[in-house]
Amino acid sequence: MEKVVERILISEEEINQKVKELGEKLSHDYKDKDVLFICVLKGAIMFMSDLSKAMSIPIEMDFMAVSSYGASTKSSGIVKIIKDLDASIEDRHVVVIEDIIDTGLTLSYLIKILQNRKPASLKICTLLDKPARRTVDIKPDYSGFVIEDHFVVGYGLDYDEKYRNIPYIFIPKSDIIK
Ligand SMILES: O=P(O)(O)OC[C@H]1O[C@H](OP(=O)(O)OP(=O)(O)O)[C@H](O)[C@@H]1O
Ligand code: HPA
Ligand SMILES: [Mg+2]
Repeated sequence: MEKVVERILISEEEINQKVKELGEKLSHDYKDKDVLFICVLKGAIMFMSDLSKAMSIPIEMDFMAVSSYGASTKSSGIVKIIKDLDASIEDRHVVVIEDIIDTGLTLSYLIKILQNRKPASLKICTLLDKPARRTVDIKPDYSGFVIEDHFVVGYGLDYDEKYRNIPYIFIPKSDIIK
C-alpha cells in the first residue's frame, strides 16, 4: 500500500469509534420506530455493514445502486439508477446511508425520488461530508467526519473500482489518479 497511499486521512480506529457513536445516536433516535436503512451501493457498503452492527435495535435493510462518477474523480452530473429498492418505502421511517456527500448531486437526486414515494420520515446519514465541493444545497442529518477538499478512497470509496476493501480512508498518490 506504500506505493499508493499519500497520507492516511482517517484510521481504522477512528472509523470504528465514529461508527460506534453514530450507532448509539441512531439507536436512541429510532428506539420507538421500525427503521429502514437504505444503503447507496457500492460506496456505502462497508459503512452500512459496520453501522448496522453498531445498532442496539433491530433494523431493516434495502439497497439501491446509483452512479455518477464512473471511472473518474469528477461527477458526471448525471445520476443513473442501476438497482432500485426491493420494496415500497411508503409510511416507513427511512435513513439513507452514504459513504460521502461531495458535490451533493447524487443524494439530492436520490432524496427527490425517495421523497416522492411518501416515507413517514427520511433522513441522511453519511460517513464523510466534503462541503467545499457542494454544488447543491444538501446537508446530512447524521455525519461522521467533515473533510477538506481531497479525493479520498478506502472503506468503500473507490478510484476506478479499486481500494474499496482497504479498511481506512486515505489520500492516494497523485500518479495513480488519471
Ligand atoms: O455528492 P456527489 O458528488 O454526488 O458524490 C458522492 C457519491 O459519489 C460516489 O458514488 P459513485 O457514483 O462513484 O458510485 P459508487 O458508490 O458505486 O462508487 C459516492 O459513493 C457517493 O454516492
Ligand atoms: O472523494 C471521493 N472519493 C471517492 N469517490 C468519491 N465520490 C465522490 N467523492 C469521492
Ligand atoms: Mg465511486
